[in-house]
Amino acid sequence: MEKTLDHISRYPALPVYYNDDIQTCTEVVNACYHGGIRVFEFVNRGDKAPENFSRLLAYQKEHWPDLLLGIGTIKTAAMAKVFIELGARFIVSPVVKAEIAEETLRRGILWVPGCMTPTEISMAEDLGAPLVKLFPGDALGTGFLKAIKPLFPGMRFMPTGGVNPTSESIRGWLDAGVSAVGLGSKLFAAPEGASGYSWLQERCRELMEWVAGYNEQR
Ligand SMILES: O=C[C@H](O)COP(=O)(O)O
Repeated sequence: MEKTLDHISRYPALPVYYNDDIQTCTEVVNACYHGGIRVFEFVNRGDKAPENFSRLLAYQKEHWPDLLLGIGTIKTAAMAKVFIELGARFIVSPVVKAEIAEETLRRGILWVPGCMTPTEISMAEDLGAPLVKLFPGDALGTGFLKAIKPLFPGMRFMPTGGVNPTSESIRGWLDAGVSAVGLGSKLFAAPEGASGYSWLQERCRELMEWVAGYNEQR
């Protein structure tokens, strides 16, 4: 689990994505990977999620060898079990739930529960989560993080939900002390008239080059 946490800290921009269509999923992950993304959260938000996740994992072995592929929107232990058995490297939940903590942590899989209050963060900490998803990140903001961070000196944070994929926005979060940010709809908003995913690869490339420079200066 330490290795997973280290990899996330080294590549702290995580795309968060779902599509029913496996061809689209593959093209999207591929564009992100070639743009420098090395951690990707596919989300359990449709009937095709297990099948598509499994196909992405099969493709990953050959084409994206150093990509850490995890699954989000896991609300029950049973769901966590399904995706861990398929090969998920980490599990993200919108909620804090003991049964998911038990299922993931006993198998040595990183569990990242969603929290929006100090009470929830404290519950997640008691259940053994080393990293929490601050959700919705954009609504809570860096001011919230700065206020609550001293209460949880051992905890790592990953704001997700409405987070802007610009270097200014991510600098604000990293300077405030987060381990990573989750990037959903704003990362995937295509420019007008775009076709294919070269714009996404370029957006990720700019972002990850900026992140590498930021990491070097730390
Ligand atoms: O749980 C994660 C969200 O779906 C990602 O949120 P977003 O699309 O607002 O960035």
